[in-house]
Amino acid sequence: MLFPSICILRLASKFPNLYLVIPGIVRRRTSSTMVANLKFDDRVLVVTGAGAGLGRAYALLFAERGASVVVNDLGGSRDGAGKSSNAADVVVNEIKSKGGKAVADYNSVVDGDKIIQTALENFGRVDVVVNNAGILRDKSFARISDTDWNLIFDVHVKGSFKTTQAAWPHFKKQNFGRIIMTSSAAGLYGNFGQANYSAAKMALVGLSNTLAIEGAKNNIHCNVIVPTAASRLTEDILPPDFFAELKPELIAPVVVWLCHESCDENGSIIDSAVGWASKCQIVRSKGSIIRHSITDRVTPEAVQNNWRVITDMDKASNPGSIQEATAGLMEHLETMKRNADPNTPKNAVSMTTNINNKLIFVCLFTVGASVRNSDDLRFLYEGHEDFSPLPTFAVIPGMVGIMNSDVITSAIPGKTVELSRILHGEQYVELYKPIPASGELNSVIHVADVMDKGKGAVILCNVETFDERGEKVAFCQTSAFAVGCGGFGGKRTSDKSIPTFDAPNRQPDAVAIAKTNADQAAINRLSGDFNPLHIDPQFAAIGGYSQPILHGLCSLGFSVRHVLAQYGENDIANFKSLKARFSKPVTPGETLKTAMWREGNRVHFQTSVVESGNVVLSGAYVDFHKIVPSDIVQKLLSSSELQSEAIFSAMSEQVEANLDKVKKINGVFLYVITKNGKEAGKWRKVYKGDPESGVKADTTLTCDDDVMVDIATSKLNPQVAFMKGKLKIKGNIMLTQKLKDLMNAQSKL
Ligand SMILES: CCCCCCC[C@@H](O)CC(=O)SCCNC(=O)CCNC(=O)[C@H](O)C(C)(C)COP(=O)(O)OP(=O)(O)OC[C@H]1O[C@@H](n2cnc3c(N)ncnc32)[C@H](O)[C@@H]1OP(=O)(O)O
Repeated sequence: MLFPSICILRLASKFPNLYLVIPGIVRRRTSSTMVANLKFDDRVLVVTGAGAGLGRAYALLFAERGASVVVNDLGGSRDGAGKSSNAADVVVNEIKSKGGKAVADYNSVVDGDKIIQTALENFGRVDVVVNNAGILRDKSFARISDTDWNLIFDVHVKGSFKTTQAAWPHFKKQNFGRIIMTSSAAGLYGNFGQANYSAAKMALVGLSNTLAIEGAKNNIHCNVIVPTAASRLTEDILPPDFFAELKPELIAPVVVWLCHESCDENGSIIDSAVGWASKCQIVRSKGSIIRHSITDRVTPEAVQNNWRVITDMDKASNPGSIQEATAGLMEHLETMKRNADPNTPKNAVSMTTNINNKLIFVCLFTVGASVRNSDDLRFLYEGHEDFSPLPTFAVIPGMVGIMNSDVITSAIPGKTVELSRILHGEQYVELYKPIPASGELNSVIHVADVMDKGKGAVILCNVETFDERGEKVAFCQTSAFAVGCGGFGGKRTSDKSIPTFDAPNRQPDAVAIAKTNADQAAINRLSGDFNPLHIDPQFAAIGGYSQPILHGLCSLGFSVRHVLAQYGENDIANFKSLKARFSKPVTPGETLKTAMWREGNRVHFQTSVVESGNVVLSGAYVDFHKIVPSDIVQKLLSSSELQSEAIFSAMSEQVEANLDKVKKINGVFLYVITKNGKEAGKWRKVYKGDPESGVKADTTLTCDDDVMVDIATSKLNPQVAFMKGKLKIKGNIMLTQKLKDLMNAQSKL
């Protein structure tokens, strides 16, 4: 098998979302409190092996619900020997004595067509087949004879096949059929001394899986029951106390429900006993690719190296169909084809990072987050409702993986790149979902390309990071500039390199300034990048620096924090992606100035060192999903005093987007007051409704009044905080002078 992954059967109850509660079964009620609405009037049922145990319980319950029942039982012993009509007759009489309809059938299930014939001759149709007949011939594997094997397969597998196949054309013709196959825990999990029986019981699962698919278009459903019941097959196998509780009548209702016309379940395995039921599924681990490219062989060592990931069942899932099970293979092949590109060096490593508050705090402190800024609390206090790492945090797992492997040092064919020559060259980050604040992140790192820049070389590393559920959290492209490692005859450019974009040629729209700390690099090492370049003067000297330089990720973190605060409401959910080039080193203690230009949802930025004027981050940008705040403010500014429903509906969208949060625009908290100002700060006067209990998110409130927009005096203004609905203003919209002055001041920054 090319892409091994292990398959196991697992109780769906381990996966809460897959747990199946069978109505009326899990919660046992007395018949007096239950309405018996699952009827089988005019339905004809065949139950094989119905002379005792489970089969008898099925026959009795179906008959009670109105079905005409063929009670099949060969009347043999539990190992399949002998024959008698007695068992079936007893059950038929029992049904008839209660006013039900039943007929006995004494055929072997291997002659299943004769059993179906009995149904047709006596009742004129067949609607349900419950394949229940079974025998045991338990022996340890070495002692199983051909007869032991064949008899077991004849009764369980061939018998179910013959009986079901005889009913099949009738099911198709009438566009209705229900089939039950009987498996066993011994089949699903194995059991000592039951190799023949286990194999046959698992064969029935396979048979049911395919019948469910083939029958679906004709409303023919096939399900497997995995009963643990007291029967003559189990009486001397199970402990007596437990045996006494395993009443077949507690399982029969599950089978009855599965066979009812209103039950949609098809192709499922239902485990049931003692008044409990559960759905079982085949689950598969996420697996691991075990050859790098399509041109590589798979080696046993590669399998060994990846075994932990191959067998990691934490992210196991049920593929649901053969199409789903194989769909991923195409994706794996595509990855391998991409990796077969001769320009793609063959290097890939996996990295698991444990995320915890400590790591997040360290990373945030080192990019200048401070409790002095109340808005930064979300980054520094795990109890904050919006506690989250910064987007640049997504780079750390890949960075640590890169620094602790030979992925870069061996990336240039025929050369070993010294760590002292490696500089962080460029960084791209794209988030697919917010970075989790705790748990494991798994990153796959591979060298996407290498460029020869003459004096230096650029090594592109692509890093995909997944959360514990296997969902992709981030894609990062980290490029290393290997000083003095060029001139090996490689290409100069790469189509795999994610481009930088220069900032617009105009004054920046906003600027933020922050001084780094002399110990900034020393603290930043705690994030996991222990490159001596940032701490060891001698090591730094080898690289040609007069003193240790700051981590690239640290200066980038400062700037991204500034951009996020200025345009992204400090909310990581607004962030989409970023790119930056490290164009000159920063020395710890220097002051960083981040200049920002807004172009739609993109904010270009350029970072320079105030003391030297050096541009240290260039071609940089952050893409946001949506930048609402300053848009609205700009629109409000340009059209104040004018009737503008459109403007305000944009603003009310913002309210809606924020739902129950305080609305904050460009660092300013706004709220709406009525025109005359008398109701300042009182949303409740603006709309009709019940303000005290809040307004539901799906409520649209209409205000006929003119309104004035002002700066909220407190960010926890309760009147603003409980605003959850959408507000449509029909009147004039105006800005207070205070707000206008503030916005003018901001635009001049
Ligand atoms: C996989 C990733 C792993 C990363 C691990 C990182 C571990 C960390 O611990 C390390 C760090 O954090 S180091 C600190 C952060 N980085 C820096 O300080 C680097 C600053 N940049 C420089 O000094 C120069 O740009 C310098 C020295 C890089 C280049 O300057 P020059 O040699 O003067 O180059 P120049 O003549 O301007 O250009 C030559 C060609 O190279 C391209 N280029 C320039 N800077 C680049 C950069 N930063 N990244 C990528 N490519 C870059 C130029 O475009 C040019 O190519 P072309 O002629 O084809 O356009």
